[in-house]
Amino acid sequence: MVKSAVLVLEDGTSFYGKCIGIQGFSVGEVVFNTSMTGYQEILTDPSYFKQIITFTYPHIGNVGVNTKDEESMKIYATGMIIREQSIIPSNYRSEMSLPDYLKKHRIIAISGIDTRKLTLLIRKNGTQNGCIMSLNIGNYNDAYRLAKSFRGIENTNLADMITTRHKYYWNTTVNKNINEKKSTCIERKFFVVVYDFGVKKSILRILHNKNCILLIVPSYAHYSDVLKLKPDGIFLSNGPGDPRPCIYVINTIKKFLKKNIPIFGICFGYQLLALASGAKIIKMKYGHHGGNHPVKNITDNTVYITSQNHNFSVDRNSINSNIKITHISLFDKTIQGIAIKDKKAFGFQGHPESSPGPQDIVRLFDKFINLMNT
Ligand SMILES: NC(=O)CC[C@H](N)C(=O)O
Repeated sequence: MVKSAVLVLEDGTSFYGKCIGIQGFSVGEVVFNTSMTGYQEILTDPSYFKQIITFTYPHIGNVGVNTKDEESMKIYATGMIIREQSIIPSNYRSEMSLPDYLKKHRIIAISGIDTRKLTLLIRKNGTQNGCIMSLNIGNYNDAYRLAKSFRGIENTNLADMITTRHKYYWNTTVNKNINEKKSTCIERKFFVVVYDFGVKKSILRILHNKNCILLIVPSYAHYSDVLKLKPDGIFLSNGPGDPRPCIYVINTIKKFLKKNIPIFGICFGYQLLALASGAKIIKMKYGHHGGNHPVKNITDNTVYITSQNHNFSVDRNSINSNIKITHISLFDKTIQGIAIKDKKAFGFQGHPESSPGPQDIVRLFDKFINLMNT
C-alpha cells in the first residue's frame, strides 16, 4: 500500500495509511463506531459534526451510497478512518461509490489503518482529538500540532451552528423499505414542533408516517412564538456536541415543562430535557457508538438491542425527585431513559429511529403519540 495519509492523535500516536477522500487535512474528536452496516447513515448523521469516525467493521463501502439513505443533506463527520475500502460497490440501490461520495462532500478519509489497535487505544485511554492529513500537504509534525490545538467538542454550542436557519414543514415520505407501521387506530393528526439541533431524516420520516404534521424550527426558536402555534407536542432532536452550553433552549424547555405540553427528546434532546429538569450531564470516557447496545426498561424489565451514538451522559448522582429513570444500559449501567414525574415528558439516550441499527425500541414514538392523544 502506498502511504499517502497520516492520522495523528493528540498523544502523539500515529497511523499511516492511504488517502481515500479529498487531499488536505481535517481535525476532530476521534471516536469509534461498532455498527456492522449503515456507514452512509452514520456519516450523514449531524450528531457527528466535529468528530472523526473510526469504523470497526473492517470492510467499508461494499454497498456504495444512495440518496434515500442520507440522514441529512451532507456528510457531517469531519473525517473517516477505515481498515479496508471495498473496491467495487455492489448493490441494486447503489448510486455512487463511497470514495466518490467522500470527494463530492469534500471529506478527508484514510484507509489501511489498524482500526482494532486504534479502538483499543481509545477504549483504554479515552477519546482523543486527532488529525488526518494527506502527506502531499504536510507531515507528522504538522498533523500533531493541529491535533493538539483542536479545542475539542466540550463547552461549545455546536447545535446552534448547524440548526436550520428558517422554519419549515416536513411532508416527505421516503420509502426506506423498513417496517414502519402507521399509528395504531388513531385517526387524528398531531401538530408537532421539532426543535432542530441536527435532526436525522429518519426521525422526521417516522413521526410523519405516524400522522404528525411537523414544523421544524431553529434551536433558538422563542418559547412564546412556539406556544402561539398551539402545538400538540414538542420534539427535541438529536444533535452534536455538548448540551450544557445550550442555555437558551434549556430555559425554553423549562417553560414548556411548566405548561405540561407533551415532550419527547432523543439523545441530545433527551440530554437537554434532563438539564431542564435539574440533572447534570457528564462527558463519557469514549461514549457509545454502535448498533448492538442492550438497554433495559427498568419499569417492566424488558431488554432491547439499540442503536447508540453519544459522548455525554446524564449523571446518575444528579437525579432529583422530579426525574424517574426508565432505562439503563446493560453495558455500563449508564442512564438511557428518563421520564419527568407528573409531566407528559420523556426522553431516550439511544436512537429509537435506529438508521442504522435494530428497531427494537421504535415504539417509543407511539408513546409520544399516545401522550399527545390523552
Ligand atoms: N446523537 C446525539 O444526539 C448525540 C448527543 C450528544 N452530542 C452526545 O454526544 O452525547
